[in-house]
Amino acid sequence: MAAVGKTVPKSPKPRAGPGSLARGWLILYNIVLTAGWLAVMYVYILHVLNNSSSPEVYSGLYDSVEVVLKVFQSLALLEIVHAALGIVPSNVLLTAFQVFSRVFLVWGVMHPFKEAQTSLGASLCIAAWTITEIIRYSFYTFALLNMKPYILQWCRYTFFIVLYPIGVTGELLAIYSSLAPAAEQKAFSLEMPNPLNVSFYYHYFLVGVMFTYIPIFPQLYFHMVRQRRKVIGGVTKVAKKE
Ligand SMILES: CCCCCCCCCCCCC[C@@H](O)CC(=O)SCCNC(=O)CCNC(=O)[C@H](O)C(C)(C)COP(=O)(O)OP(=O)(O)OC[C@H]1O[C@@H](n2cnc3c(N)ncnc32)[C@H](O)[C@@H]1OP(=O)(O)O
Repeated sequence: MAAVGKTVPKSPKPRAGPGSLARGWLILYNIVLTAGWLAVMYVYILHVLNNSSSPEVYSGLYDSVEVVLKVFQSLALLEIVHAALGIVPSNVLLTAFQVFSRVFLVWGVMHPFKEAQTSLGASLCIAAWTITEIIRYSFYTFALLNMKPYILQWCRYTFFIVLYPIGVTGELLAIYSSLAPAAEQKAFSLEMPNPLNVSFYYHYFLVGVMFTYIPIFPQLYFHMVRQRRKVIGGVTKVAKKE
């Protein structure tokens, strides 16, 4: 019996998993997304192999992956819905930043501007996203089936250390490549005079988006560092396991 006045240490409450309908949906969603990103990787590798002799092998890469990339990156919007509905315990705000930044890159930067499509930045971030997502969605699928292959778990919580900086560099380079064409074409811009009496310049908006990476990216990165510590331990613990 617990002594009066003494605090009994509480054991952490086990988190309830998704219900069976949600679990079935998530398994389907993760399998489809894993397959989709594997398709992006297949097309990416094929493009590189077929153009390896060209000095600008990356410049036609977007054209090759465009359709599959658009479909499967857009489907990631459902992750925000999953988190908001509470069927996965992900942080809604971080997930929204993560997903919106990429969907914006695909639809608001690469889709309208050829210069972004043919930039080195596009091929860098597409490569980083592809590797990350194949590992992430396949890891989630296994986890839902009550299996957590250590190698996948390790990759999920380790590769981000290099893939995040590569992805962010690629994204910022791609946005940077779109600034000049956006300004020249006055794309999606609104000039005065107009009935609303407001002006909007898309290239300035793009510069603003680039600046948002300064406060937001470290939050995502260090969130993953904390997750890594929680799930597979720090550097020493990992070294012992190996
Ligand atoms: C016009 C608007 C523009 C706005 C622009 C704003 C710009 C801001 C800058 C943003 C920079 C982003 C750069 C980025 O795009 C570059 C790259 O991504 S490069 C590639 C490297 N990237 C990564 O490695 C991504 C790493 N991050 C994540 O993976 C996380 O998902 C994160 C988004 C950080 C959210 O983490 P959180 O811990 O909250 O969630 P988890 O994903 O770890 O999941 C938590 C638990 O939920 C379970 N879960 C989640 N999803 C599923 C699912 N689909 N199916 C099943 N289960 C799921 C998961 O298993 C966890 O459960 P448990 O804790 O029990 O293990």
